[in-house]
Amino acid sequence: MRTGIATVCLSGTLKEKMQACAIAGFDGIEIFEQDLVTSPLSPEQVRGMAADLGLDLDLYQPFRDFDGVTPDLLKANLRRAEAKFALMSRLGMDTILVCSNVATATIDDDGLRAEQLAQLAGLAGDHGINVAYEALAWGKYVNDYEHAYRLVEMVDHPNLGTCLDSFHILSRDWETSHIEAFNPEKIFFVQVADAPKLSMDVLSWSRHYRVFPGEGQFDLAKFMGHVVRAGYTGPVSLEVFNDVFRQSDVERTAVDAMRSLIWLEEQSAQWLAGNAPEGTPAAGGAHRRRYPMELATLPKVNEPAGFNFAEVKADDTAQLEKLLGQLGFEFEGRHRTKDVQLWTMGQARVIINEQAASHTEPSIAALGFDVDSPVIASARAQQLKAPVVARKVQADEEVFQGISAPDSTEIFLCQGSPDGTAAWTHEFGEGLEHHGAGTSAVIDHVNLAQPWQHFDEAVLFYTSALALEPQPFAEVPSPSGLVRSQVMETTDGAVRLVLNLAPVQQASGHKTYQEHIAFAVDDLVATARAARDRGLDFLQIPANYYEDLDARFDLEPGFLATLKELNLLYDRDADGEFLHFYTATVGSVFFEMVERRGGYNGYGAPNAPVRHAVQYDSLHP
Ligand SMILES: O=C(O)c1ccc(O)c(O)c1
Ligand SMILES: [Mg+2]
Repeated sequence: MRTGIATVCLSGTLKEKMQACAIAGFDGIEIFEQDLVTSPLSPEQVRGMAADLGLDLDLYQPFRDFDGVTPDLLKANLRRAEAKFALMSRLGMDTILVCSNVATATIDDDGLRAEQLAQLAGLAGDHGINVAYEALAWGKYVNDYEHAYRLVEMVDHPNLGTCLDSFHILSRDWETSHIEAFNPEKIFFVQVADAPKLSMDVLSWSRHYRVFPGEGQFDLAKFMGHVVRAGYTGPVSLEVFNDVFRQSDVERTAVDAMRSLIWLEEQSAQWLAGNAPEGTPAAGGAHRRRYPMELATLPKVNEPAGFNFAEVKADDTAQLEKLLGQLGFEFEGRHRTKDVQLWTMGQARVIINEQAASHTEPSIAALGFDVDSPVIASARAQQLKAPVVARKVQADEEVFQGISAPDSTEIFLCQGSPDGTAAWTHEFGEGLEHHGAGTSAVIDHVNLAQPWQHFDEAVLFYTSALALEPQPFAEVPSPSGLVRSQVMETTDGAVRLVLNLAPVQQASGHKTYQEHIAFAVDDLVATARAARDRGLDFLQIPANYYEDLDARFDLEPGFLATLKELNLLYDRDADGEFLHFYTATVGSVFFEMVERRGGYNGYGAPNAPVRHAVQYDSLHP
């Protein structure tokens, strides 16, 4: 698959954008007119720079408001077009995108539109230029990709084809399978963008909220499957208008973008393998159909089977040790060669990393995931451009395959074992007696605060590299703003990761972002009692909360009193019940203990605003 990206996706100048695209490995780019008009580079210099960088200049765009106009306007539009064709020949470019008219069209007549597009195609042909006509979702008369294609067929000129843009098609819920019937010679260009499903006017949605494939909710693998089956072989180019990407680090965004196409390519191949057209042999087997567009695949990974460990770091680890001890964790000793401690409760393993550097506030440093094959999972992550984490290992120590997540959390791909134990624990506590069993507990979920500019990137990272499934995001009200919260989980719920977009730092200088590790136990009330007896500093829940709880759930008075006495939170749905409590925060970390009853599968979402408010209060006494 030939990869492309529109310069409008990125921050910076045209030169910076082009360099970042080359570093990320794109085959070609779409030049957005604005980027050229505002550039000090001459068209010839842009052409030379693209050649040096190994970038094809695939598409010049946009050319607006051409069709369906009065004769006077048509004349002016043709003149405008000719100037652009001349410019394109200086750039060495041969394809221009013409969007359906949103502003100046006054005549709704396909015959007239076809006639005007035929004149444009003729003029383009004289200059050796191809016109790719795209239906914008908010086009005045043409806003449906099949309508645009019908016009292309009516005109039937070798220099006129269509541009398919997944956003304009999927935002309107148009059926995508009809693409398969298109003549591939008439598909001049394909643009891909994902988006969260929002209910708002489609223009604003398109101009501000597009995201890279895998970061939204569109079924792009299916869209691409139909494009591939149509026989299209040209570039698949990202065109993502997004307020965050346009102000983020350009090289980093370009890598995120490239990752999305590598992933989409694999997903498209999988969609094709799983959706053989009727009357053809089942796909995947020896008769796998070949299409003109070659789709590369990736090393395959299944969902992780569970968390292997979580690692917190601090220069002063005393508070972390105290919290874990009070929660009922056992100290299993120090590592033979490294400055790290192991604490366990059942199969929940927490490593405390004693940082040599001072002023390291306690924070979550790393997460280990149980995978079928660490080597294969690592190969996949690296092909998806995840940075590798170097970890010192000595002889006889387990070698961990590590990658760095967008927020710099280190992700380790560990060899899972059927009984949930981890071989590396023997590297800890030499000479110490291991207590083993005790309470049964596992890591239930981990909640990571994401910097605002890396949130979407993180969703794609965990989706593509770790095979976690993003759930629709929620917004949690907190005193410092709305916290966007996105659950990423495995189908069996064995791994649950919650990404929180922390509100922008307050001027007060207080660290507002907090993240946590949650452990699931069998008997939360007993765990809370024991923790209280050891002197644990619980997050204090306001009395108002318990009144509201009673109003909503009509709880048995003795049970309600227990919840209140122990600062426990409660939730219930059709599947079961959820009990949980939080510790006070040290640095940016706190812990949560949960008990899931029945098939409860959530996270106590109605309680999240209470937690945020109490934590805010404790930071703003
Ligand atoms: O928002 C727009 O105007 C616009 C312009 C060009 C495109 O290719 C597109 O998809 C949208
Ligand atoms: Mg487009």
